[in-house]
Amino acid sequence: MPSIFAYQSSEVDWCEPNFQYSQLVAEFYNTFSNVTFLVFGPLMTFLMHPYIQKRSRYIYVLFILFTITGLFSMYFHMTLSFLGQMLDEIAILWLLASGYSIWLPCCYFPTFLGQNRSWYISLIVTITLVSTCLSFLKPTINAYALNTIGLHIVYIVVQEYKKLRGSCKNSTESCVPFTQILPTSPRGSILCNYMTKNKELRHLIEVSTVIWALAITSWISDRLFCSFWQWINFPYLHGIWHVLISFTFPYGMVILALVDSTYEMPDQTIKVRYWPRDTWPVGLPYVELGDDHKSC
Ligand SMILES: CCCCCCCC/C=C\CCCCCCCC(=O)N[C@@H](CO)[C@H](O)/C=C/CCCCCCCCCCCCC
Ligand SMILES: [Ca+2]
Ligand SMILES: [Zn+2]
Repeated sequence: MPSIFAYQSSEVDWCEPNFQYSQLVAEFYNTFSNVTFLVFGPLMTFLMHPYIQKRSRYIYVLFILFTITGLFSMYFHMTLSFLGQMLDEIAILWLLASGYSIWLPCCYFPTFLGQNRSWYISLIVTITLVSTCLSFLKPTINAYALNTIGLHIVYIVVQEYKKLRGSCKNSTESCVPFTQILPTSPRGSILCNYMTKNKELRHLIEVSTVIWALAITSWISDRLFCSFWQWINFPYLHGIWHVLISFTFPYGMVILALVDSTYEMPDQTIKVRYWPRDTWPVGLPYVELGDDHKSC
């Protein structure tokens, strides 16, 4: 039985041919396409620093785990080792678990927990510990299980999008739709902030859902139709997945921060900005705290 450190000791191998450019790097493009994780993680930490200081320092954990995931993914594609595979998948699992713990609005909690976030976090930690142990039983299904969790995140985001679209209708739902939490204060500027925020939020959700759909299509295509991609001499779809899925992270963080601010920071003005320039057609979204009750 090969060592868990040994090159190609993982049962998983991606479509890109191995050792094409170097004896040290098994999958060259799949390894170096993770560089976006190493850039976006620290950059987002810097850009969102004032927001994180105000909201919760636990959010730093998410950005650190995101960067670590990129490092482990690089190690995995460089070696295709069993250790690399497990580190990559377990880091993703804990990244998603931290995201759920911090961001999931209370209305999505299982009913038996009520609205108690401490109980909910204990449940998430327990499930994640058990899943970490289970992931060693059948490692080939881990990535599919992680993508199923990804599908659930998209489901939540789509639910929030529907609430934004249905903002004119009255609702009797126990989970109050985002745009129905209209301010009771007479200050028109707050209403103005809500409307600007909702428009931004809809745009972010639309863009991120398209990016995620392209990413998951690339991931599945690489897994299922490898012979076709090799036949047309383009076995690089998994590298494209890395770049696209790393873009969903800043989008996901900003979407969840905006949704969360309605519940947790209702009086705080939050602005969506894009790095490097708001005016450029492509950019990384982040949130900036504005002056409270500032008009738009
Ligand atoms: C309310 C919950 C909030 C949770 C927020 C968390 C947001 C996380 C966003 C992105 C994380 C991306 C991590 C990707 C790691 C890629 C490493 C990799 O490629 N590993 C592969 C092997 O090299 C492995 O096969 C991949 C496994 C599947 C990973 C599944 C990740 C799901 C990401 C879901 C993102 C949803 C965004 C929704 C936006 C509308
Ligand atoms: Ca390969
Ligand atoms: Zn990968």
